[in-house]
Amino acid sequence: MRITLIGFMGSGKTTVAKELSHQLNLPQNDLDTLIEQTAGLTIPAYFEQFGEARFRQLEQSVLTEALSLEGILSTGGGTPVQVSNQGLLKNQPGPVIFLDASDQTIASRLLADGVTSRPLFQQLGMDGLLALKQTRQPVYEKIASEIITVDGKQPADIAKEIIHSINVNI
Ligand SMILES: Nc1ncnc2c1ncn2[C@@H]1O[C@H](COP(=O)(O)OP(=O)(O)OP(=O)(O)O)[C@@H](O)[C@H]1O
Ligand SMILES: O=C(O)C1=C[C@@H](O)[C@@H](O)[C@H](O)C1
Ligand SMILES: [Mg+2]
Repeated sequence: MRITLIGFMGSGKTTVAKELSHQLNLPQNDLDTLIEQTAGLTIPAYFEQFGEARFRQLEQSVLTEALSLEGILSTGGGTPVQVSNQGLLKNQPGPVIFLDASDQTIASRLLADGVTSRPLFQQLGMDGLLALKQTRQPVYEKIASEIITVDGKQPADIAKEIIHSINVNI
């Protein structure tokens, strides 16, 4: 089986995917990590060298391959924005879980992580990022088969809630 996690930067996709992988004993793949392995560059370095448009092309081709892998797939925050990716995500049989976080949760987590790992945070600043979050919200909601709010919850509890919501037997 495959469970795909979507949501804004800092909503906890990578963190919760690790928990789900542990609790379900399934492999975990992270799209950003797969992109970095394919490119041989970190995502900030890729943005710096090739720009966002090229990043989105690479993201789409790596997503296409990743959707044939079994297990838990954490996507990048912008993965569902391209219309072609929306089709890829919707036309695969597994559940697509939207991790929905408030602006306050995202802001405090991204500030704690720092700007260096997220090029769009570097480019847009916090106000710009939260404006981007607002424009993406309907896209995440449209693509999701389940919506899980994450504010104030521990990753292990979020993973349990996801497992319960999709009726997986463990
Ligand atoms: N439920 C949680 N409670 C507290 N902190 C969390 C939780 N989930 C994630 N975090 C922390 O928030 C930060 C962002 O988490 P993570 O990298 O998993 O987000 P992401 O959705 O994968 O972001 P991106 O789209 O940039 O890849 C990390 O520092 C992580 O440790
Ligand atoms: O929200 C976004 O557009 C991004 C999120 C990250 O996961 C990375 O995929 C990259 O930094 C772009
Ligand atoms: Mg991530």
